[in-house]
Amino acid sequence: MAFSCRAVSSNLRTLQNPSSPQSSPYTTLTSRFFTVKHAFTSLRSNSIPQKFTKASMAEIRAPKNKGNVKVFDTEEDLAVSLAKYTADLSNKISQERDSFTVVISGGSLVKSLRKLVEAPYIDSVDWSKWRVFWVDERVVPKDHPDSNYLLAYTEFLSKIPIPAGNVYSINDALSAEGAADDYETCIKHLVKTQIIDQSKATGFPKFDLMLMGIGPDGHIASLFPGHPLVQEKEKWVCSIKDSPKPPPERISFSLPVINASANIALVVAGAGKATALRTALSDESNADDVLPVKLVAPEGELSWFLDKEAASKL
Ligand SMILES: O=C1O[C@H](COP(=O)(O)O)[C@@H](O)[C@H](O)[C@H]1O
Repeated sequence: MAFSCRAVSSNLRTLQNPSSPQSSPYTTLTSRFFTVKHAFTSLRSNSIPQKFTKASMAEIRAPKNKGNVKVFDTEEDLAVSLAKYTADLSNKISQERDSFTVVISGGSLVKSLRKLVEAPYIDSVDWSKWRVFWVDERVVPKDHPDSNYLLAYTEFLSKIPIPAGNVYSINDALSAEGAADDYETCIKHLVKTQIIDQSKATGFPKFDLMLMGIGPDGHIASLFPGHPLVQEKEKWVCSIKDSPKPPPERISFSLPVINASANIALVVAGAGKATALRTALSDESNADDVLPVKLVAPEGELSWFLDKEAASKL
């Protein structure tokens, strides 16, 4: 079987590195949609038991099937908690299986992974088990500033001792259609060889963890509101040539692949995402123009990591 998506070893070796908001107590959190389950005051309060001082966080009960929603006082607190969540899952799955399959998006998510490459996780995580994939990629050379691979390499992959052959980037020498087909072939091979799990319910690849951001318009991966790609039911990896957000040519996992996941973490920070987040987490539905992020419903667990600006309209 001919495919080329694993050809990243040389890139990993040769790529060059390119070149807090004020906190407020969460006891004041009000929400039209949620019940606050736990509310902790600021990190700086001496009266808080130490076990809660790692991150200032409110856990709120989301509507049915919307998963577990955590709201953090700051993006820094969010990053601390995201690192622990990811490392805990990595440790659990690495003990059970030979591989821990992790899918990442591009964008702001990547910076929110920064605590994972620091102590204690840099030493405690078994990075040799990690297999890294992209939920979407821009069809540009790997050293192009728009490349999701370049961003991940610069901020994350270059800082962890992951075997180069466990990083599955797209073949940037191909067209968008060619790169999508190639990536799908690669993933099919990894499912066949049991490196990636497979959903018994749907037959789609079942990744252990997808770490994704969302766009201010409610897009996830390269699935944009109103675009026909959101309706894809058969393909595992699709191509798009008219992305409303530049660059126009991209590849993306389809929604059924995203929703076959064992765990999805949606990471959302900043006031610019507050409106999309409100729509995503509300029970209201507008059948004509459903936001892609609202369609995220994994077979496994869904977790939301929000900062208070992103959660400001909930
Ligand atoms: O274009 C993209 O945008 C989304 C969101 O990016 P963000 O910077 O607003 O967080 C990202 O998740 C996706 O991977 C990327 O290709």
